[in-house]
Amino acid sequence: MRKQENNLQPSEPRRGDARENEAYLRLVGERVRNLRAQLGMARKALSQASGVSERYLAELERGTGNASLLVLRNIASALGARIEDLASEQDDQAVDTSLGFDQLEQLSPSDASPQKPVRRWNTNGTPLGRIALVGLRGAGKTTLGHALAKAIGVPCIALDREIERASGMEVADVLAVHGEAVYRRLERNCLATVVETVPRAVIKTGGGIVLEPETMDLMFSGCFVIWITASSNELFARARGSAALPINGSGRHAKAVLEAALAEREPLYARADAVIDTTGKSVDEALNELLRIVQAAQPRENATQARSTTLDRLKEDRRDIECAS
Ligand SMILES: Nc1ncnc2c1ncn2[C@@H]1O[C@H](COP(=O)(O)OP(=O)(O)O)[C@@H](O)[C@H]1O
Ligand SMILES: O=C(O)C1=C[C@@H](OP(=O)(O)O)[C@@H](O)[C@H](O)C1
Ligand SMILES: [Mg+2]
Repeated sequence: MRKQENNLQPSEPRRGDARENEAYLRLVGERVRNLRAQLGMARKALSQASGVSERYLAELERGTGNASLLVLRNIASALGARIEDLASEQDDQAVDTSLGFDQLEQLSPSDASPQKPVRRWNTNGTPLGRIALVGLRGAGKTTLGHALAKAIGVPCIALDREIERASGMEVADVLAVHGEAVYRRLERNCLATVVETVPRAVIKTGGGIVLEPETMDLMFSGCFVIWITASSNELFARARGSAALPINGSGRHAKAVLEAALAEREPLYARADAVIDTTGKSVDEALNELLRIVQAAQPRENATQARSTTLDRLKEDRRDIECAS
C-alpha cells in the first residue's frame, strides 16, 4: 500500500497542540521574567503594581500559568510594556529584550523601577565589560560561562578556580579547614582582583556569592550580572553528580538544602540585570538565549556589528561548547 503523503514532520509540534501550547506559555513567562529582572523589580513589587498575586506570577514565569488577557495587560502595564510585547508569537530575536530596552529608555526613572536603572553591557570594557553569571549549583554557570565566553571571544574566569589558585587548596578543603566565612573573604578578594585587572570576561561565580553584601556590591559595580536558573527538580538532578560540598548538603538532605538555598537566594539573584530560566532547555538553547540578552544589553551603536560577529563565531564554535566544570 502507498504511504500517505504528509508534509508535516511527525516530530514537529502543530500550532495549538499541547506541546506547542506549552512552549508558547513558557515563552510568555520568560518575557515577563526577563523584563522584570531587567527592571530590577522583585516579584513582590510586580505583584503590587499589577494586582496579580506573587504565586500566580511565579506560575506564569515558569510557563505553567495561562493568564487571561486582562491579567496579562495589567502585568505588561506594570512592566512598562505593551500586552503584545509579552504575548507576541514572533521570534524573540525581533521582539523580546530590545523592545524591553527601547521602552525602558522612554520611561521616567520613577516609572521604571524603585531599585535600579537599566544597565548595558559595554563591549569596550569598563565599567561593564565583564559579564558575571550567578545562580544555584547545577544552573549551568560553568557550562554556559565557557560557551558564552567562547562565542563572544572573551576569557572565561571561574571564580572558584581563582580561589583555589590563590589559596593553594581545593574548594572543599578551604571550606572544611577554614570554614565558609574565610571562603567568602577569598571570593571577595579574587573578584576584586578580576574586576581591577580584567576588562572583558565572562565570570562564572559560585552559587553562594550573593550571600555577602560587599561582594554583591563589588560584582554589580563591575559586572553585567546574569542569573541562570532552572526548576528545583532540574537543579537537583543536574547537581547530583557534582562533588559534595558541606555548604551544598548531601545524602537525603540535599534536596531540602537546595530548596532552602533557592528560597533564601532568589531575591538576591533577582537583583541581576537579566535572568534566563534553563528548565527543559538544551545547553544550545540556553546559550542562544544568553547571547540574545548580551546582544540586547549592548550599546545601540555596537549591536548590529556585534550581532553578526557573535552569530558567526557561534556557528564556528558550535562543535565545541563543552567545558570542564
Ligand atoms: N540548558 C542547560 N544549560 C546549562 N547546563 C545544562 C542545561 N541542561 C543540562 N545542563 C547540564 O547541567 C549541568 C550544569 O552544571 P554546571 O555548568 O557545573 O552548573 P553550575 O556551574 O551552575 O553549578 C551540566 O552537566 C550541563 O551539561
Ligand atoms: O555555593 C558556592 O559558593 C559554591 C558552589 C560551587 O560552585 P557551583 O555553584 O558552580 O556548583 C563551588 O565550586 C563554589 O565555588 C562554591
Ligand atoms: Mg559548576
